[in-house]
Amino acid sequence: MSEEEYRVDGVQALNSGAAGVVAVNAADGDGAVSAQWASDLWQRGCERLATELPEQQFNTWIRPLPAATVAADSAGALVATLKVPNHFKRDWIRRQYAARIESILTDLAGRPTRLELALSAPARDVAAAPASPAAAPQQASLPIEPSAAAPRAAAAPAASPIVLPSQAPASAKHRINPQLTFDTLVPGRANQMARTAALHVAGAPGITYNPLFIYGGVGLGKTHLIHAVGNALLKDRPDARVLYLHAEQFISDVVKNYQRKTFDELKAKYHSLDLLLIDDVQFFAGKDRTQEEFFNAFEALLAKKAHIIMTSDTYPKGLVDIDERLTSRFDAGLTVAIEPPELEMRVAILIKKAEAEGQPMPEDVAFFVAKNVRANVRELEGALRKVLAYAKFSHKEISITLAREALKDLLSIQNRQIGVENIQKTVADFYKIKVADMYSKKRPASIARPRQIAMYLAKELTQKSLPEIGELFGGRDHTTVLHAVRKIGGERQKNTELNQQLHVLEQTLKG
Ligand SMILES: Nc1ncnc2c1ncn2[C@@H]1O[C@H](COP(=O)(O)OP(=O)(O)OP(=O)(O)O)[C@@H](O)[C@H]1O
Repeated sequence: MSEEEYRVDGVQALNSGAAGVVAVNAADGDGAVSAQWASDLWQRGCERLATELPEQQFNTWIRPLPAATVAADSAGALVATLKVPNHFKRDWIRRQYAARIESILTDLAGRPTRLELALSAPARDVAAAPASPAAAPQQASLPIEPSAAAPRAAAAPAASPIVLPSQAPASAKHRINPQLTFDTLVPGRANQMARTAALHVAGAPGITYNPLFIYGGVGLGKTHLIHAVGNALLKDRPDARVLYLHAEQFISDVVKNYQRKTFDELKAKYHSLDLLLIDDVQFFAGKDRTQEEFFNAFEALLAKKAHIIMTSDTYPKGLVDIDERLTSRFDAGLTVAIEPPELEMRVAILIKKAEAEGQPMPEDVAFFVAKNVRANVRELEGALRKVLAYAKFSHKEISITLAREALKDLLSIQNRQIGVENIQKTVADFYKIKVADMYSKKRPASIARPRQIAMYLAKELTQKSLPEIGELFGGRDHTTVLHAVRKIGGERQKNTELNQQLHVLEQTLKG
């Protein structure tokens, strides 16, 4: 990310180096835009996009985004900056929607409008400390949001009276949630490597796999796993200096110490640890000063054989706007992925969590829920909460009928949205081929493979039979569909990149 946003006196000022973008204020002279106008522009742009895009695409990719900030550059053109939560979404939106968004905004604004996509670093963006104290003096007075210091897990609002372990408060000193242990983490193929490595580190910290870098999609158990290491070490050595923190908290610490000119305190706090557990390091993107301080802490900890475990939404080389000297060090120990859990693991998670809540879930109900909720474990927990709460309040036994009733909304959304045509269009967009190629007889791998992926998803996500799917793919034989389903399903188990692509496609299709 080349640009950093600074909030100065309530006015968004976009500092974009070469583009020469200037601060924008309603009271500025010609060419300036007011914050209200900018927000309306984005709102109107979204309304138009909503009429053009399929509903589930709009709901998945556009609706969750915060409003773009709009600034005028020195040539009078507009620059709309949109914050996106991770590099994958950024690339996807750039490839799929950026051109259309630019053209809609240009049309609505009545002047050329360029779209910039920036990785979000939430409201704590203000914590982006400059590379050197002299570089940006206005940073010294930036406000810091107190919430930046609150652990995310603890800050998450409970969706129902049933409180699952990750929502329990963490210990203030270590910020380790005592309930996120290896015992409460269900093992499975999806987390096998990561769990084994984490157990190893917990047993002998500072020796091998240092640093340990764990990556994977949202809600798959990365945070849980690193808390488990912290808990295990503290059990063995209660005096060990362990600290869990989200990357945003480190950013916030850097800014605070920058303001107070107390970098020695920062060093004392981090450099003396035995185990540093740091979540979501992709949030360091574009934060030069934070990266510098993290680099220092990293080197100091490794030199004294303290252990570092990091998590991220992508592997080290996939991190954007993070200095290569850091990403290459991230990769120097062991890098492991956590994958979306397969059906049996989802069932095991449901059964274990229901048991822990004192409301055992019969296996057939767990299968029913797990088959219908596949995105990630956090969503699985959400579905579980609904079913348990429904049973509790209606004083009924947990059964498939009850689960179907409790998850009515979720199931109806799925049934309504996923059709083979939808799958063909989404997959074709993703792999940049024509939808017509889904039905064509063309055989080059660049077309045949996406077609096989679409067939696989059609079998996974719809109730259609193999012959019906074959028919919808240009009258192909059911054995061709079966071959595709087996091939992609088999490869998915071994090929992390394919698995992640399928995961994203599934999430897009489910909306
Ligand atoms: N294998 C598992 N067994 C039991 N619970 C799990 C497992 N994996 C994830 N969970 C639970 O799912 C929820 C989400 O997990 P967690 O917060 O660790 O995900 P994450 O990968 O860190 O997500 P994010 O990237 O969004 O921070 C937590 O409540 C966690 O306890």
